[in-house]
Amino acid sequence: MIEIFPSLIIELFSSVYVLYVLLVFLSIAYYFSTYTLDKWSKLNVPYPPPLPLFGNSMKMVLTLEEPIHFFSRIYNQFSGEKFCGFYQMTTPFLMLRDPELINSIMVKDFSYFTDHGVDTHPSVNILANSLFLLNGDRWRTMRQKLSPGFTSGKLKDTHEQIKGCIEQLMNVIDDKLKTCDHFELREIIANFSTDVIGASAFGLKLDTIKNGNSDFRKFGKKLFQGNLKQLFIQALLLVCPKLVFALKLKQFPEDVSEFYGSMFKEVLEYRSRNNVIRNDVTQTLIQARNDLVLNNDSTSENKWAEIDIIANAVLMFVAGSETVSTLTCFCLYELALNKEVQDRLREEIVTTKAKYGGNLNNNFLTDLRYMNMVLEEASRKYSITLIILRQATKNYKVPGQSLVIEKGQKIVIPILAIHNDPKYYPNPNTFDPERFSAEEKSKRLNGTYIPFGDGPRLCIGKRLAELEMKFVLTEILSKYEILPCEKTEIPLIIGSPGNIVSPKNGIHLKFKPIVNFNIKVHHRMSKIFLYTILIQRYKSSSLITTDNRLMNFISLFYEAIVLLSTNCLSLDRFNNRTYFVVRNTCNLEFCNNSNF
Ligand code: HEM
Repeated sequence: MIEIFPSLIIELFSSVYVLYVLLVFLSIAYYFSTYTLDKWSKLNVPYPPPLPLFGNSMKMVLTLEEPIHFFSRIYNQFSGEKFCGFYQMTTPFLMLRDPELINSIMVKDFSYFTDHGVDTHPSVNILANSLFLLNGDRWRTMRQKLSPGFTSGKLKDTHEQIKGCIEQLMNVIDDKLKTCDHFELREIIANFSTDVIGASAFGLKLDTIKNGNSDFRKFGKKLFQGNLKQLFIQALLLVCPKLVFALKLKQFPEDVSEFYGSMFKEVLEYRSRNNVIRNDVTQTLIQARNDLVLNNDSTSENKWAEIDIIANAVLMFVAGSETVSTLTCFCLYELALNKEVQDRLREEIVTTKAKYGGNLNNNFLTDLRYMNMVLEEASRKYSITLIILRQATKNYKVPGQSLVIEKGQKIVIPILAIHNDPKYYPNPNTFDPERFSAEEKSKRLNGTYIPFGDGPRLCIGKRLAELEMKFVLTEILSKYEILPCEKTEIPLIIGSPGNIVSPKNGIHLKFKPIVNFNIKVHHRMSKIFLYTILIQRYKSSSLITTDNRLMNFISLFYEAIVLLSTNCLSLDRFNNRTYFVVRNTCNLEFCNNSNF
């Protein structure tokens, strides 16, 4: 008994000790996972009840809920409120719901909200010193340096490069159509826009479309896909960013950062070394490098390094490829499902092309008014970037409210949810470009349409994106009729990997080549005669012979009727003129815009 007693005491003591350590540990863990979670109740801001550590984002962090549903859920939960609070992990975010307040924060009172407020550091994120993530004066300096690369004058010089990539895209589509009349579009268009940004911004010929892939595309995909490790680091950044920086946990897969870093370093060095001067984004970056890195003798606070310029090259590349290709695909999807919109858009393209004698210049692009409406409606319905971020840089009293937004407060503007709110856009699921007619636009509240952001931080690549999309839609719609096929998902299931809104299972569409014949038809007999010739010319290589002309005429006339009844041939009227439209079938040889 005497011998057992001390060992019992020791055991008891040690288990009490363990219990004590455990209790202390749990209390500290509980404190750190909850100490921020009373912010919204203290400020009397409505919010969904949070869980320790996870806040309101547990399902999203565990990948059980897409970000797209997370932000819409919170937005819809507080209808009627001007703003609401929520917690992503332990970080409190203020969500803006009121268009007037959104407009004040993005435009009128921008000086209080100059930052995006994303916690990061160059040791963990190659993009940390890129324009998107820069704050305050450093952002302002870099924006001033990079903006000249995106003026309409500079963008004019990208037309030929974009057209070159479109030509390759058309070849790939034609090749695909030799084996099947439908295919998955997203991959092809993403390859295309990878080549466009490579060519137009960096003078690189990547040939992603031709070869079906390239390292630029491969790593680009990897960047937006993310994996469990990246998701964990993302969550940890919201709880304890300093730990992520101390442990140097990389936000993107290391091979991705290394690839882009070394590629763009090489491009910039090659251009500088060989004195290659072109009127493009790279030239702007080289100028920024000269001004900020090489010829800068300012204080260490204002010092810039080579890596900062590379960060911006990488940003331009990643921001300019995935966004544009995804929106183009959404647009083609809606055009396939809305035949009358597609026909009207094609009519505009044909007449505007004729007006400018086939010269697709800046004036041609500006005149595509209905195209603008279509693109605006697609940008509304599928707001590619899902949310916009801001951070308060000074205390800000919300006009007409008791709330003071404290310095450092992170803010979310849920653009997809606002663009799909029936209060601003009745029947939001309906694709209706008329919402963007001049009359409708003049009635719209500021802050309810912001697919590219607004104010001084407006997307720097907006014009380049619009230019590219207009060119590619012009070419595709001039040559093909886009239709849904058996594999087309209706309604489309969308997700938001890497916070980019995108179709979850790709977009499958049918492409029917079109041949336009600009012939004015005067009377019925010539109509019949022309039918026969057209069919004969485009169905097989044989032509009507002189011997059995009448026989041929009669048989072809019947054939024309068959083709008409199967919708292979039709008459369309544009600008009070009648045009034949022969829709090619798979066994017809495709002919490009023949003037018969
Ligand atoms: C459909 C295509 C695109 C969409 C929907 C889009 C959307 C956006 C949005 C919503 C922002 C945030 C604006 C804000 O905070 O107010 C942004 C910023 C930015 N975008 Fe785009 N973008 C697109 C294409 C491009 C392209 C082609 C480039 C460049 C080549 C680009 C480069 C940037 C950059 C650098 C920023 C950061 C600007 C800054 O913070 O000063 N984007 N974009």
